[in-house]
Amino acid sequence: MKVLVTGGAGYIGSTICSALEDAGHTPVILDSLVNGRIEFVKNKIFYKGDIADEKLLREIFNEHPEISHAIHCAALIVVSESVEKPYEYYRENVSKSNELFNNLKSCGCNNIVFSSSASIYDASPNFMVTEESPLKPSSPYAKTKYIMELVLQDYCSSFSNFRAIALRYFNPIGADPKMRSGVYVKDPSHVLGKLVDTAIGKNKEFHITGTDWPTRDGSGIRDYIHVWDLAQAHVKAIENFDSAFLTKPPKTKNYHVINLGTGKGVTVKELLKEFENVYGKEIPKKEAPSRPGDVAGAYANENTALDLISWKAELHINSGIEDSLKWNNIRENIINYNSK
Ligand SMILES: O=c1ccn([C@@H]2O[C@H](COP(=O)(O)OP(=O)(O)O[C@H]3O[C@H](CO)[C@H](O)[C@H](O)[C@H]3O)[C@@H](O)[C@H]2O)c(=O)[nH]1
Repeated sequence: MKVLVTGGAGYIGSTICSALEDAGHTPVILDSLVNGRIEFVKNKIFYKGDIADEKLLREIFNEHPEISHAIHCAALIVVSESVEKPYEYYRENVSKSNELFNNLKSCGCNNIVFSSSASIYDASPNFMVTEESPLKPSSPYAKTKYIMELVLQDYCSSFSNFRAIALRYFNPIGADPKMRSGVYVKDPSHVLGKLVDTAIGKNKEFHITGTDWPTRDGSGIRDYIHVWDLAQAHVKAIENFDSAFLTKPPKTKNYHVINLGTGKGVTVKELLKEFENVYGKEIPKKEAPSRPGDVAGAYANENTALDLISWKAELHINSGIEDSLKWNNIRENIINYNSK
């Protein structure tokens, strides 16, 4: 199948493109390269441009009329930045996504897979969330994802052929196991990036940010999913797109929501222990206050993914840690940071 992937030069998008290719499909990438990396789109069908550029989208569909599905990953994704720059987040993630969906419809592409986020869930007493759990997006970033889920629901209700699957990502870790792509930000703020940077001596010590959450050890809980597993879920979502709507009629017309997690909650202290085991050494650490806007966290009930798209996460958290460390060792051979 030929699939349009917006944001296909990003960390998750590029891994999805590799997984699509490995499964015999052809990704057609649309990415502005504002954040994405040119190195990740080498030898792939690639269009540099804005997701809201109607002329460019028409050109893509004229040149690739066989495109049957679109995976929409392109977005601004940093929670703390979204608090400082709400205008930019609503413009990029909401206004432009709305244009994209409308233009996709005009181009005859009515099958959408949308990158949503687990950050839209409300706190749950036992930390496990199903797709029906209450939502409470708090940051502008989370709100943009929630708004686009609502927009998609309305498109699916109003336009008879239009169908969408929103995939709510939990916390991706690791890199492409074949080392074609991985996290490329130089100073990552996410927990595994901080652990790697401490292990290699770039940071003096690792801060456990938040130790009085109502979790089993007081540290924040998350569902860490290997980015390769996450990418496989997109392949399955495309391959099983029709059957997902046939096997189980959606609660909202032509619109499904699926959690993408492992079904296992891991606290920061547990992750730290796993990291030290894989790395083979203790790393310097200190307890610290929680970060502004931080939450206790959540993990996925992952049953819907198996029911609808026959997907289940397979890789252990240790593989995610190993691949993050491996990628960190080689990434400067792949990414030319001097070019941007
Ligand atoms: O140096 C650190 C960094 C994080 N943490 C803790 O590790 C857990 C996970 O933190 P992350 O920043 O890795 O993940 P979040 O779920 O908080 O946020 C992530 O997911 C969000 C969407 O859900 C956004 O995409 C955001 O940019 C991304 O970092 C939290 O309990 C956090 O307090 C530490 O203990 N020390």
